[in-house]
Amino acid sequence: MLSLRNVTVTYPNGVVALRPTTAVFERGKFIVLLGTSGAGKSTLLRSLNGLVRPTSGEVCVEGRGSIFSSRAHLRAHRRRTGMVFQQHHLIGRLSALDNVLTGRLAAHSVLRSILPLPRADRLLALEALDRVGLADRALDRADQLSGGQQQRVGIARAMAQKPEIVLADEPVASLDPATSVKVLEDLHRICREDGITAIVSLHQVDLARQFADHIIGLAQGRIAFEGAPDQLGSATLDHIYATERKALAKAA
Ligand SMILES: Nc1ncnc2c1ncn2[C@@H]1O[C@H](COP(=O)(O)OP(=O)(O)OP(=O)(O)O)[C@@H](O)[C@H]1O
Repeated sequence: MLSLRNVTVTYPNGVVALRPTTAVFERGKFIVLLGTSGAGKSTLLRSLNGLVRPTSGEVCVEGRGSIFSSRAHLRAHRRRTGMVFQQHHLIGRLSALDNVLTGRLAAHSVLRSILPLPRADRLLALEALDRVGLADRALDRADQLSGGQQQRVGIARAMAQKPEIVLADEPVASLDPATSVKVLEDLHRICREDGITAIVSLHQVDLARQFADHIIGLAQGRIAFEGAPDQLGSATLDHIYATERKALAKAA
């Protein structure tokens, strides 16, 4: 179980991205963060693996305490936490397999990772590609794959890390609706099968309803809703998306 305790984030330019936020992310659940652009979803996600350092408050793992208690602790937490990004962050000229193998680098010492990775790592990477239906494209260059396939490689790379937690920051924002569903189905199935806790930010309410065990709605750096998908009513959605509606109305 991962938790935020009274976490706030103020960026150096003075923007308050997260106001005092307390939340618990239950082990093995698929948790979706909803909210308009600028609501604080990325900031919250990134504070969960220390890519953003909270200005105050704690990020804790059950039985292990604060992820910031020491450098070694933070490194170990990051090894156990896979990330999936909106723009995949793949290296286009490398094969799908080599991109997935980069997910294994953190498991080795810096010195060891300069050498070719062991056969066991290659097998693990191939298995990760197989789980997203791309074993037959393993040797293709990443930039020759479609957007949906590239995002699957991104998922396979996170899975090759053998994570306990996966943080996915708008993983389907650049994909068409049908591909978005298929990519989320893969992510959801693998997390379920492996008991991985997934925390996924999305813009699409229908996808959140379809996949989430638990939804957290953010508005202006605060949690505006927390609950099961069937508790997310239209009044709550109005509240979460009020800022965006106001901005659209102003622009019209
Ligand atoms: N590195 C940064 N430095 C300064 N301000 C930032 C930084 N990153 C984000 N912000 C600001 O913090 C607020 C929250 O941003 P954040 O990216 O967390 O929101 P979001 O909900 O993920 O938005 P989006 O859906 O557009 O990605 C915004 O006002 C944003 O401009």
